[in-house]
Amino acid sequence: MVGPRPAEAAARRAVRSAVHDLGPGAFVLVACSGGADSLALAAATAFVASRDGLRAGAVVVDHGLQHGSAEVAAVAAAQCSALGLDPVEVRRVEVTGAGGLEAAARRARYAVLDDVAHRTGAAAVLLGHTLDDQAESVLLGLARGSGARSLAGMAAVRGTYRRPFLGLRRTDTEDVCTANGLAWWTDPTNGAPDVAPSQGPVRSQGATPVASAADPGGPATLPAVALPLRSQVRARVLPVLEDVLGPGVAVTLARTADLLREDADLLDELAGRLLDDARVVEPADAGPRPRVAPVVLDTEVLRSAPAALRRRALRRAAAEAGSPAGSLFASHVAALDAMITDWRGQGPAHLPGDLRALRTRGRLFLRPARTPSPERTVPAETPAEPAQE
Ligand SMILES: Nc1ncnc2c1ncn2[C@@H]1O[C@H](COP(=O)(O)OP(=O)(O)OP(=O)(O)O)[C@@H](O)[C@H]1O
Repeated sequence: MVGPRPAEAAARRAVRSAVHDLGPGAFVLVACSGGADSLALAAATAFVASRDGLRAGAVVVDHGLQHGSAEVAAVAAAQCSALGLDPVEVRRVEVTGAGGLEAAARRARYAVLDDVAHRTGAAAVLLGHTLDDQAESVLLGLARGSGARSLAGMAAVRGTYRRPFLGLRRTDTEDVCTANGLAWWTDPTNGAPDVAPSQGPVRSQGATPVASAADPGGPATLPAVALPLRSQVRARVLPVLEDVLGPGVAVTLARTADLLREDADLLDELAGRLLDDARVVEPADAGPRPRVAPVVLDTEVLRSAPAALRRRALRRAAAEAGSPAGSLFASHVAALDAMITDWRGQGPAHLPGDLRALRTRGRLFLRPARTPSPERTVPAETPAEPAQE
């Protein structure tokens, strides 16, 4: 009897190791787009579940953003069912909201995944991100200039989410699909060469496209610059890097992510402790309770801490006070930091989320801009702070 191909064996090993801690009969959910990565994940998970006494289902999210997306979702769901996953759910979402289409689609997708996981009692939700996706994340983080955490890429485990394939290449997942006779969907916005996005879904492995053209006149191929940023990194940047630096560059970028994740985890933990040490608990005042409690910090505790921890602690403090996730730029953190390390009596710093940071009498107050000035809430006996320290 012929054994599994190396890629298939590696995929099964990866899934087995990602779910090894789950008890017998546990339910795992595969998030399947119909692309090669998540179809391979569905196949490997179905195999492992049947051997290891787990139950496995799938959820396919139809973002409704491309012509024929409902059919793509229906085909993916049928493939998951044929692999033995049960139940398999297709959910159509409304992609709206701030931050661009990609971010809105991601938000809607994870909301559905959370919801289905909750409802089905899934012990884990498996995602098909590969080493190539990880390398792209590192490059995007590098270009954003936003520090070790964003260079650390995606974690293998985050809450109920698990990414068994972070050690596999995209070519491996395509191999797995081929070995299982699975025709996968190629997202035209991923930058596949010679694919016209409005021509509807494209299936690899010789399968017939499942939808007709949105524009029967035959649209031109999407120019690379019109692709989402991640797709441009995939289609244009990584090939150049591999050409110049060698074919192992994706592997070394992914290794960079692994190393930096360990560092970032440690720094985050230490910064959390610093924030706890610096936190001043204010006596409750008589007025109406603010929507988000102000964060009050002892500037001296922060000043004596290393910059790497202090800046992280300030970033966390701003988030805690109400700055929306992802809205805080390096310049905001630098302004906060200057109020600690370069105090010249400067005025308040304005932060995203309509927050204001104000220093007075050895304390840094982070609070909504429209709350009363902290001077009135600081006990009178607190010694006045000189403008220069
Ligand atoms: N529409 C969707 N429905 C369900 N899960 C999805 C959907 N889109 C993405 N996912 C999950 O998120 C993972 C990452 O998706 P993304 O589109 O970023 O990468 P990808 O490399 O193109 O993956 P794939 O080849 O599986 O589409 C997928 O492997 C899958 O597990």
